[in-house]
Amino acid sequence: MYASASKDDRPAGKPWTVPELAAAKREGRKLAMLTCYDAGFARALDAAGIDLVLVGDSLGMVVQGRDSTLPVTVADIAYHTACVARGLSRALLVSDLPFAADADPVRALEASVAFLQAGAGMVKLEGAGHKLAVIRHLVEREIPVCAHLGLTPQSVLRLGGYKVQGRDEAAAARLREDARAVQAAGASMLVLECVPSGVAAAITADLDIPTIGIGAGPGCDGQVLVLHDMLGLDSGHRRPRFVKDFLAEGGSVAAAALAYAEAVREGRFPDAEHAYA
Ligand SMILES: Nc1nc(=O)c2c([nH]1)NC[C@@H]1CN(c3ccc(C(=O)N[C@@H](CCC(=O)O)C(=O)O)cc3)CN21
Ligand SMILES: CC(C)C(=O)C(=O)O
Ligand SMILES: [Mg+2]
Repeated sequence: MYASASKDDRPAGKPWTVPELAAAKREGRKLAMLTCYDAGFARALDAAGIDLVLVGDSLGMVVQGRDSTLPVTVADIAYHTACVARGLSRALLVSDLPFAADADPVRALEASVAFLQAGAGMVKLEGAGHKLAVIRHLVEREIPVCAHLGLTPQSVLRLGGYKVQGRDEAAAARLREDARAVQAAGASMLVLECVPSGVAAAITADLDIPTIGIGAGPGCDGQVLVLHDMLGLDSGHRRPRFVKDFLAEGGSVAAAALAYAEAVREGRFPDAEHAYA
């Protein structure tokens, strides 16, 4: 075991629980989340005091080298979830339901059970609409769910690219309604991706569940970044505005994770340079 490098007073090895997430929001404690795909990095992030670790379907792009997240399978996420789980003692592990695995409640339940049995504590799925019934189906069967709204990368073919969502008033109002709806359906947390800071702050104020932003400004209850992005690795794609290289200032993976966690907790990341107006 690494000695805990966390500056908070949470005992090393005491894992986060789902009810503690809403308590953190009520108490104004910001949540630091990073994606992770293997046990070695999981140990480093856990020791640095990262609160939430996501086995994201972004692994299709940063690990598998594909052009989108669409080819990622349930077996891929289950494999990486098992790898990451072995490296964690404190962080809450969230696993992405990949493209179409959440298309109906039965498939979604089957995949979610596999992820929880591999060590996840929560599953994440993109969208509202017909996904609200999927969220209810999972939550009624004791599976904690994180929702994901705004830029939903599994919608890339319909959207025609990775673009900021909720920019005009009508779209912002729809996003706010969807956010209320996923909370009402039973979601325990909500990722907001690529939405103007003001819209994300309004949604955060509307909800009792924590919001986790990526390109959604400083007004969210927590932040998430793709691990490779915060370590300054060139993805071979255009670098989104919200990405910051924490390895450059940290000097090591452990120091980068700690610098990220502290910047999120102290409200220094993201600043205006890493957000959309
Ligand atoms: N390495 C990596 N990091 C990510 O954050 C990420 C992935 N991969 N793969 C899946 C999606 C794709 N993501 C992206 C990709 C590009 C932009 C981007 O370039 N956005 C423009 C916004 C343009 C606009 O609408 O104004 C930008 O300038 O930031 C945003 C999110 C986020 N996700
Ligand atoms: C960037 C986060 C929110 C994600 O869904 C992923 O990594 O797949
Ligand atoms: Mg994802």
